[in-house]
Amino acid sequence: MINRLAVIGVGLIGGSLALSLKSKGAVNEVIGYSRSENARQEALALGVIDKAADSIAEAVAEADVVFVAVPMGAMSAVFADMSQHIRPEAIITDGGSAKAQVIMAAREAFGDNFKQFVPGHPIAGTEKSGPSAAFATLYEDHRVVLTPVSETDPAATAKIKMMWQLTGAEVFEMDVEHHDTVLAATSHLPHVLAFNLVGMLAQRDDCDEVLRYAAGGFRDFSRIASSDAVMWRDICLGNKQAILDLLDEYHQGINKIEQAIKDEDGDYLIEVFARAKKARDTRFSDPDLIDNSEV
Ligand SMILES: NC(=O)C1=CN([C@@H]2O[C@H](COP(=O)(O)OP(=O)(O)OC[C@H]3O[C@@H](n4cnc5c(N)ncnc54)[C@H](O)[C@@H]3O)[C@@H](O)[C@H]2O)C=CC1
Ligand SMILES: O=C(O)C(=O)Cc1ccc(O)cc1
Repeated sequence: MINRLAVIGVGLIGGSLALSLKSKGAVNEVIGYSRSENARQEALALGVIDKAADSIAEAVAEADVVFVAVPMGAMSAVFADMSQHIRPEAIITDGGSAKAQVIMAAREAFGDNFKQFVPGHPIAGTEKSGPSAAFATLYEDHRVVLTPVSETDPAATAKIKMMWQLTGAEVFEMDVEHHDTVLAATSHLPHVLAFNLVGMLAQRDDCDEVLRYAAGGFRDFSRIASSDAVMWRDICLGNKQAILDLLDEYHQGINKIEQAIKDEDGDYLIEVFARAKKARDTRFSDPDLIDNSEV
């Protein structure tokens, strides 16, 4: 049971945690802070938070648990603003999509209190953002990864694990580097590809005509290009090397496909497409392996 939860960044991710814990009776009071006054007032009006704080200092001052769910590029400034105001026994956690950069920022900001910081990442979300996008069941039957480091207090990790379990999520622990390379492949690269494809088509003079004939496959692939630009800029810059490595591999693959089309090498295309289909139909459809639930 959490007495006071402070949520810094009351958007989709922070707001959904607040709503979920409130719906389970797992928290007495949620105090929220977002940089935008509009977001704070909206979160309050929607009942996502019980109280809106006017500053980060006010939000964290009496909190038992602080959840930071701002775009990754804002994390280090938020941590610095919190560090002098947080209770020494409070536990801090976050929902950032890549972990190494956030951990570095937390280590720098929190000093001796860094042991109280439990890095986390809910592998659940949608392409929508802001307090109105938050919903109580977002994390149900989804995975949450925690990436504690050697300094992290195991008791803090256990408390955050329990908090996420109360939302209905399944919690895993993972090494930081492993998390960042895995998520670059399954989440960050696909978003970059979707932004590029949709942006490319949007610049065409005949864009409306092209989209009129889009089928379900285009809708599926393009949904994530509706995600927030600031959030994805920060993820790309915050997980730079892992994404660059994958882009390099991706270029090599797409170049080979391009060459095969030029050469009319149908056998190569069959080989690549059939291998992907087999993987998608077998391993990628296994619910124990991949989350196929609708967002
Ligand atoms: N959207 C998604 O599907 C997922 C997002 N994440 C991560 O969760 C974090 C939050 O993402 P969302 O909730 O989707 O974003 P969001 O845009 O819905 O909410 C972010 C909130 O942070 C506030 N904010 C921005 N800069 C701030 C600052 N400097 N100080 C205080 N508040 C600030 C905004 O006003 C907004 O209310 C990001 O780090 C993202 O990488 C993790 C999993 C899924
Ligand atoms: O909308 C989708 O399909 C997503 O992929 C949501 C998402 C976005 C960022 C994350 O770090 C985790 C999940």
